[in-house]
Amino acid sequence: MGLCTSKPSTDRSIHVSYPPSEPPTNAAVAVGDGGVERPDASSADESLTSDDQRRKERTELENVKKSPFFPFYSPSPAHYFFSKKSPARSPAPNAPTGGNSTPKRFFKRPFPPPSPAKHIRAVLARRHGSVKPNEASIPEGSEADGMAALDKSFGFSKHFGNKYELGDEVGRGHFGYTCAAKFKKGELKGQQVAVKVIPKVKMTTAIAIEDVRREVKILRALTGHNNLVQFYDAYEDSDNVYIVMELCEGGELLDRILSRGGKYSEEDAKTVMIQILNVVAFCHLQGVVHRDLKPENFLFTTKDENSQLKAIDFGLSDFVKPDERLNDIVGSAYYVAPEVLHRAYGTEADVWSIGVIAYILLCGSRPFWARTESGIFRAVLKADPSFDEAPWPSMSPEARDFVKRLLNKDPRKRITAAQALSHPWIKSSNDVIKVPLDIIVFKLMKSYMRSSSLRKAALKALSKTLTVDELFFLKEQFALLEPNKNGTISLDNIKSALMKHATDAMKESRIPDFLASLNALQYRRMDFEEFCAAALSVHQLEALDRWEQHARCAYELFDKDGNRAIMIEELASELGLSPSVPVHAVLHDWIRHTDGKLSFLGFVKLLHGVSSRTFVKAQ
Ligand SMILES: Nc1ncnc2c1ncn2[C@@H]1O[C@H](COP(=O)(O)OP(=O)(O)OP(=O)(O)O)[C@@H](O)[C@H]1O
Ligand SMILES: [Ca+2]
Ligand SMILES: [Ca+2]
Repeated sequence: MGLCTSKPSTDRSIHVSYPPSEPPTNAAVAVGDGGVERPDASSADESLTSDDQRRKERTELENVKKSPFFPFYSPSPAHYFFSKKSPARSPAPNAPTGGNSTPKRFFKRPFPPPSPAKHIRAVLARRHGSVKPNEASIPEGSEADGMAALDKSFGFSKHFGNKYELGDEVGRGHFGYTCAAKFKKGELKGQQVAVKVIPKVKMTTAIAIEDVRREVKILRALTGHNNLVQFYDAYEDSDNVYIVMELCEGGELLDRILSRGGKYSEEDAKTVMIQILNVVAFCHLQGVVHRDLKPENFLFTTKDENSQLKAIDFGLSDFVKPDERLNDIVGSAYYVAPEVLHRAYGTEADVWSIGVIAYILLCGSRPFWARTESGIFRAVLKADPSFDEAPWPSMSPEARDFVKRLLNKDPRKRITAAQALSHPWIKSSNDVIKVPLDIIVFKLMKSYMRSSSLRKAALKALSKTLTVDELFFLKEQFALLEPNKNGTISLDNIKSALMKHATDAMKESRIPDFLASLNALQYRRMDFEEFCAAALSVHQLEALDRWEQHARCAYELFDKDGNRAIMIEELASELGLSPSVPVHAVLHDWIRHTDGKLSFLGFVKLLHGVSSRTFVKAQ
């Protein structure tokens, strides 16, 4: 765990690639010096990505101008040397003089350095190339050489200069800088905007160009959420791409956390969390995963204490279909979810990052702390964050439960952003909370619709054991789907509820296609009782301390109502086991010897049945 008391000198994301033979899963802690500020803009690189072409291109790029270090990471003395020697970025017009626009600050190191592991240094060297200080400068002409082959035309409007007058730099990132700007003429003359300027000379790979194209596409598609920076337009000329958006004048969330000495009261943390969860739930419903959620990527609109928070920087975001898993290792080390490191993830990865932000907001420390990137990864994969040290014991049990449920290492057990908004800790806030529609409901309904009547009966029994808190989310979702309040929902209701919230992003992430899997609902309606059975997540319930109790209680209900004599072969097929598996030996325990009905073990297996079958099919 690392105490979060200061901010490194710049804010940006990096892309680190891992050869398939070297997933970071086995990463160990490497030696590091600690206590030094974040590397400067030209050398640091904090977001990660895989994918063959991407890997190749990025590795080449990284060898030339990136270091393996992440934000918040305390670089070794060698790296410090390296970053001081790094070439300065080309300054923005009107950039404040005196080097970096963000002052350098320092992190305290609360724990002794972890033990060195030489082989990890070797892995890092292989991954990033052995960068000597003087290799940090980009060789003259190297970018220009590669540029000839790359198509850097985006089809954006060409008249940025006619319309806007660039003002002072307000922020800086890995690929570009952000300036305030004003409309030159027309009705909006004098009105301020923010312009993220991305120099084309920095787009040295096809992937980098594609990232900019996608950033604009996503910003353009995701419109209409109060907690999302408003996009106005994108322009280009031969030198730059210009992303014009609303100007947020209140600074980054990270700065506010730091100015409060790292800690927020529970009530203040809730206000921040509600806004983050709302915008992320919105993105997820649209089929967009942000992939770089961290306090630097949330800005306040004004300097006011109660200012609205806006999500920015969709530079690493992507569209994800409801059933799809992404495999790029992308993100920022302290915030990266375990399944991202395992290269199979979806929108749940963003929720993990929100969990890290929540942990930092509430206690001022990072939940997964090490002095190297690989050490952080190992902590993310293996370590449980501490809730024993101050101030956690004095916090409400709901706050601890909330953070734990966001930081569940199993993405299937982790709650979603919309579910987090119905968590008792958030519900107890003074703010008014509207729980948004959650795509997980449709995913679970799809699995339910494909289940046998035996499994449906098991799920129904389980749904009867839900507590008031657990039912709250389902009630809210049902209400969103049931406009006529007649107690039942149809496929049309689901379609229109989705369309009501649709943006252009939904088409890209194929959410309408996904609805076809609920076609069975075309011929009938579903009441709330059945909806609870259909939309509950067995995995999420399993994560609860009281799961055993839930399951026992559900089994008793099922035994009374739905249990019946069952053949081992039937159970095998129910669970999607291939006939070639010697099922008798395995399944024997799952059938009650006295009457041939399902045993408790068999019942629990059955509850998971369809998901394991889908999993087997997907392999
Ligand atoms: N709309 C805005 N209003 C005010 N400042 C902004 C705005 N958008 C971005 N900034 C500032 O510019 C910084 C860099 O922007 P952004 O994070 O989008 O760039 P980036 O190059 O993608 O960065 P990274 O290196 O994190 O990937 C932000 O951290 C913020 O301080
Ligand atoms: Ca950023
Ligand atoms: Ca970015």
